[in-house]
Amino acid sequence: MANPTFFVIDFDSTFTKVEALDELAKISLQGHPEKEERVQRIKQITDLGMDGSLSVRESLQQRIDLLQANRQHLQALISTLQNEVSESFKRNREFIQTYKDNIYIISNGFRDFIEPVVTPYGIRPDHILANSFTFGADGAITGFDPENVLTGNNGKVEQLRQLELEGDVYVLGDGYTDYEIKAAGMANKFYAFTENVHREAIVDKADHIAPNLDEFLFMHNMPRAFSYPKHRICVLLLENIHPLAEEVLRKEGFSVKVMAGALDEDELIEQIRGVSFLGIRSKTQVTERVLKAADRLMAIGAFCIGTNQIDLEAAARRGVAVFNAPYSNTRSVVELTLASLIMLMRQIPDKSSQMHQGIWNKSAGGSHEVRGKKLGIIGYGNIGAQLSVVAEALGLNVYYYDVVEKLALGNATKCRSLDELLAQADILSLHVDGRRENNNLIGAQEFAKMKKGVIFLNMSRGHVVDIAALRKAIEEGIVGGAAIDVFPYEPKANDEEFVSELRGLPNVLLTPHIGGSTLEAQRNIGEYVPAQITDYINTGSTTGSVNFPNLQLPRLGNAHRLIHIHHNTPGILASINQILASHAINITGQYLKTNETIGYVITDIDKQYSQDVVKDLKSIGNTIKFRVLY
Ligand SMILES: NC(=O)c1ccc[n+]([C@@H]2O[C@H](COP(=O)([O-])OP(=O)(O)OC[C@H]3O[C@@H](n4cnc5c(N)ncnc54)[C@H](O)[C@@H]3O)[C@@H](O)[C@H]2O)c1
Ligand SMILES: O=C(O)CC[C@@H](O)C(=O)O
Repeated sequence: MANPTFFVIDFDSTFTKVEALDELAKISLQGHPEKEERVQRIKQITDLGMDGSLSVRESLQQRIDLLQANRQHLQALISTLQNEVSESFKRNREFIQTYKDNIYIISNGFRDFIEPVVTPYGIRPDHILANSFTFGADGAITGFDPENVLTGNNGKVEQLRQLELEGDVYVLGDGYTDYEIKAAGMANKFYAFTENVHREAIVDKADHIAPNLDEFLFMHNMPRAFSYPKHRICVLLLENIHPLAEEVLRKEGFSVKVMAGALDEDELIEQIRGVSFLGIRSKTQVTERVLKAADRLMAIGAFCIGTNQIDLEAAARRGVAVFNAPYSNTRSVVELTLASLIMLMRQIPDKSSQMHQGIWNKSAGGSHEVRGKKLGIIGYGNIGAQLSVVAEALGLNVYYYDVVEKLALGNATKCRSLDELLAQADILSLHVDGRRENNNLIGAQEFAKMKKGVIFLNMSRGHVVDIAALRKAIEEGIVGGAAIDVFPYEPKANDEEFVSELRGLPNVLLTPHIGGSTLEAQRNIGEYVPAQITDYINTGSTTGSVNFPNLQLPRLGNAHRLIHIHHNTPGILASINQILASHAINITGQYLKTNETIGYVITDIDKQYSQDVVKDLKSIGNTIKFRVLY
């Protein structure tokens, strides 16, 4: 930096998360009959002082009178404040220690509690600009030093004037008195610090908003805990994803935007710009066009099992990792499948709608137990296999067919072909994945091979069944009952009409793609996918990604992590290492994994590196994406 730069940092609600005198009130008024009223009053007075409606001196004296605090209370307050240091200050000790000669803590509060909180972080005691309490003989706080410049109006401005700092001055704070320093011409810039409180009146006056210290340090390119401030990472969550996901991602520090329904391709193209992480469920189609428009996209989270709605290959080619929740709703689908097949075997859809019309039709005609019947499972993956186990417990005889070799669970019988399964099952349940080749897997030819009166269920993907053929099979009595949860076209949101040839058919249960929609499953997914995404963003780990080579990485120690994603061509690792060697950089750990599309190289290096290395690494041929973590 050409000019010396000074950083003037507020204490209450900036260095710490709280207002110290509010905290002192909670301690000193413990058990006081007027505690609630007084605490409220103290808070009001604090706010009046903060937004400039009350003078500092008045605000202080009024609060001290209401507090009735003493030295013991002060000790308790210090312990509280030590636990309430703002998160971004906690993680950026390195900045404080490096710049300790240039940092001042300024406060209209009191050195008595500020010093024990800030000095362990490296703040110099002589750089604490604050008032001091006065005490009575019994240890009670009676007032403050009236001579201290900070008790006057414009106290912080006067204090700065007296310091006569020669250089650039940046003020970071949440209150009006902090802004006053800049307004009086004593600072170059005022940054409204909003990590703990967001005061509209102050934010409006600020040169910049600093949602945390990370942003401030990023803007000034100074030593910091995060290479890139997390609030600059935008997350877009669509399709009614469980609110827990938003909560987890916000807590992690990301900026999150939530939308209720799905978006069509053009709408998504408009929304995706600037988004680093997209969260969807089964309806939003992430096509090559969408990915092309996604200028900052790092990862996509499918908050469900299926990922056929995403062009996985195109995402990989663009260095976008895709994650899903492969097990979180498995049980929910199994339960709905079993419930549906029992309902269908008893003709319940018709019986129930007759009852709603006032028709009492008590008869056993067409009703059967499921015990001893042959259940045919097409697709013996996570859901198919779990269905197999639970169905056997109900007395069903399980048969299954899968395109890959799958070990039979319990007493299940493996079929060598789909036809073999179709020919013998009393009940057929589809649990294949949504790959393109499964389009119309079950059509007229397949229905013709089924036993007459078969119960047919599809809880997998809509395009897997030819709906017109299914309708015909139901009308002709080949299919005696059907439960369909997924459709080739599904409404984008709940206010769109569901249109289907299957409406109005006998003994047909139609459900709006809710196989996995239980509160338990959605909550699990809402927790699981954000955890994968944050792990990927924070450490580069790709465990569980469905289109990236899977690498589980250790947390970063005292090192920088270089993450290099490239088209899978020979020689990239050698190029990376040549560049690092030519810059005399010491590698402390290196991991490489490839798949057919991309290569993923993680290199941990010693702390020191120059920006030239980054430039060189980015310019290696076939590089898709490169980022540095620290
Ligand atoms: N209705 C819902 O709400 C809901 C909820 C969760 C999952 N799903 C869907 O259920 C399906 C199964 O989920 P999963 O977690 O068990 O998936 P999975 O990947 O674990 O299992 C799918 C199995 O199907 C097999 N398969 C693929 N094509 C096949 C074919 N043509 N013939 C026979 N076997 C074939 C695969 O080899 C695999 O074993 C997926 O389509 C998923 O998207 C729907
Ligand atoms: O919740 C959804 O939209 C999809 C549920 C299900 O089809 C899945 O793939 O997990």
